[in-house]
Amino acid sequence: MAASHEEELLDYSDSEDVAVPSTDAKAATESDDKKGSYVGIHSTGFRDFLLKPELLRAIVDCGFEHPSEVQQVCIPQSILGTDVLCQAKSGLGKTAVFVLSTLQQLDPIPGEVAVVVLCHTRELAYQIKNEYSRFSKYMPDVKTSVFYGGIPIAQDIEILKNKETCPQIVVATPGRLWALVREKHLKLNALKVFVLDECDKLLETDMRSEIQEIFRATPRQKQVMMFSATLAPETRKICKKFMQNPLEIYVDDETKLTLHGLQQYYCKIDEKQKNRKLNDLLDTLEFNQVIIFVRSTSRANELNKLLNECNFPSIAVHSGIPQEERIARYKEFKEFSKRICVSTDVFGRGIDIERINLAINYDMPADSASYLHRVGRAGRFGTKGLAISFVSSEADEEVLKSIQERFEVDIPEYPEEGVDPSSYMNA
Ligand SMILES: Nc1ncnc2c1ncn2[C@@H]1O[C@H](COP(=O)(O)OP(=O)(O)OP(=O)(O)O)[C@@H](O)[C@H]1O
Repeated sequence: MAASHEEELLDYSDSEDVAVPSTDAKAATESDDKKGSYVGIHSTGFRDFLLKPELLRAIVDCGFEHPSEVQQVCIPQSILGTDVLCQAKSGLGKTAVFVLSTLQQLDPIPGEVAVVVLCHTRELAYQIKNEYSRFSKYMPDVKTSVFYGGIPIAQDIEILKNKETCPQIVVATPGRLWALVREKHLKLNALKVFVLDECDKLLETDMRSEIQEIFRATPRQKQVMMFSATLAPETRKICKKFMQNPLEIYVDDETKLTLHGLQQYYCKIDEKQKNRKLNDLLDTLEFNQVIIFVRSTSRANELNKLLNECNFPSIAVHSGIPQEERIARYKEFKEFSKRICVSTDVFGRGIDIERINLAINYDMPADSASYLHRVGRAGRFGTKGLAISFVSSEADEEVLKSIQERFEVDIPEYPEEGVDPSSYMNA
């Protein structure tokens, strides 16, 4: 029990990324990113990967018709057990790469944890667990559990100590997983695959030391896979220290990481004008769901309160909210019960909400990597979207400049007359 104490205090999800430009070559060619447009370009189907029939059935049920480019390139390699370091644009299906390839390779043994997936926020862990549930629906012997801080560790220990409930696949955040491993509630001596999603975020922050400790508790012989949309050269070096002769797959090079279907603008505005501008935008723009990013938990609370007072029913998500409530709000937003979400960087990466087609940076992010991940919450899987960033200080202008340089993208000022909804609304 003592083990849980320290990690309960840790929540990295409101902190920022560190961005460093990268120049590595890409492993595959560009594709047209429109949803469903993979047919003409790639002849490969999921069947060609020779996956287990029960996996193929689940893939059909999930409505996946054709593998995306990152899936085409990575799945055939990953299912052979090769270590994989993969960078590919936001929203184009990196999750299914490791979910499908780990399920394909898994031979479930009761009481033995064979796969560990680590990610940086609790909501992302929860989301990935649900992806495992979707894809393993015809694999009755496969059990997946999710472990993260902010809830009593006793319930995780209970699941692990019973052979009937002990999962073969564990999705977790590093603090809670390390607590479980350190106190010997979770044994990793039979581990076959170790996955880091959003690996740059995991390895560039304090979470790295916990990941190293967890890694030391695993057998030498295992597959390691790491994924992110942003992988600076320095980070790649760190990632490779955990791997043996990894296959490095950079589907999109640095300058091509922005999403084709996403229109991006900025508004030059005083801090004091932000609320009025936001109000106007929410009034005039058409959107399915919108995510509004702010820089701190207190600003998230204040803005959320204000929006509700102005008859914009929104929810706020940040690390200051009790964990169960956080997951409840994630579900509410994902299930479309709420259309407006104010968030810190807790939802800045990985979170996949299909109907978000508008992302607003009420506060500009601290760096270009954070920007790329944040705006990638809109326009997922080749759909259209709109991103608007409020620029109110010299520091914001610097960040805007660095984004345009790093990703070779022109971000114009938001036009006074607004933008044509057909350019960012999906038909
Ligand atoms: N082959 C496919 N066909 C149809 N939809 C897909 C396919 N692959 C993935 N998707 C869907 O695309 C969405 C985005 O996928 P995912 O969340 O894995 O992206 P990602 O690459 O991990 O993005 P990020 O870098 O933002 O975390 C999900 O809703 C997923 O279900």
